[in-house]
Amino acid sequence: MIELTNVTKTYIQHKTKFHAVDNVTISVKNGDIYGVIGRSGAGKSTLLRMINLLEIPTKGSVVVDGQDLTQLTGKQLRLARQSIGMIFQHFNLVSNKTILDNVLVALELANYPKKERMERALEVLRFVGLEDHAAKYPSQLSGGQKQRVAIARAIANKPKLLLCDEPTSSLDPNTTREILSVLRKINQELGVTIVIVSHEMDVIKSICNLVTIMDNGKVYETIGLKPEGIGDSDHTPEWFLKQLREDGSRA
Ligand SMILES: Nc1ncnc2c1ncn2[C@@H]1O[C@H](COP(=O)(O)OP(=O)(O)OP(=O)(O)O)[C@@H](O)[C@H]1O
Repeated sequence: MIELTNVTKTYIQHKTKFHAVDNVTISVKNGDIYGVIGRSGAGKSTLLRMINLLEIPTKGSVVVDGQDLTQLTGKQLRLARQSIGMIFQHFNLVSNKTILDNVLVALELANYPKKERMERALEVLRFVGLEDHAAKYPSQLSGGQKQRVAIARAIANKPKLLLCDEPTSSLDPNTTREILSVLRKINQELGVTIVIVSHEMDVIKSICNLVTIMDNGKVYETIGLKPEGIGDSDHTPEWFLKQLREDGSRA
């Protein structure tokens, strides 16, 4: 599904060339949940953003579903991007629009058939468990709920691929598990291939079947994994108390 071949992204920093991503080759198959992990500055986000050409590679090719995105015209690229959704650490919702309108705008931009937009928007909000919040504004939601809106918006146009840039890094552990469950459901029930960048080991180990470790812009290693699973979400005070006691409270 995705073949990045000898991809390099070079920036000029302090008048010298700097390779944020340096000659990387990776291959993501249909149905994968593919993780990219590594220290801050390793080049993870830059690599991810080259998959939909949000960053244009300085060198190398980006083939998604048989199409080399680096060779497309602007119009062709806009079309190809319609089958690639993306979510971000800080959600990137439109603050002066309701939850429903955030999703409707995405459908409008994707030229989704006008008559079917409302039904589709409500369907994806239901899928992420937020249909009751459709009339609210982003500021009225928790971080986890905002990320679920962002996910609903990203999958509204039925993409084949979902790119996730540190999707749980602003969230607490329980909310992280909820978001990971939604991502896994999207992969399993909708057949969407997922690439997820994270510096959180637990996140990568819980849902990914293949992981690339990046360092200094290069691939250090790519390994197959058996996903460990997400574990239960628990928001009860009893759970917090138990965790604190296990971690060495004096009480
Ligand atoms: N637009 C840019 N101009 C110049 N340098 C950049 C630009 N974008 C990223 N970089 C540099 O490229 C390197 C890789 O950045 P990138 O954001 O891909 O790393 P990362 O692994 O995702 O890090 P983090 O986990 O902190 O987000 C960093 O050193 C960063 O400073």
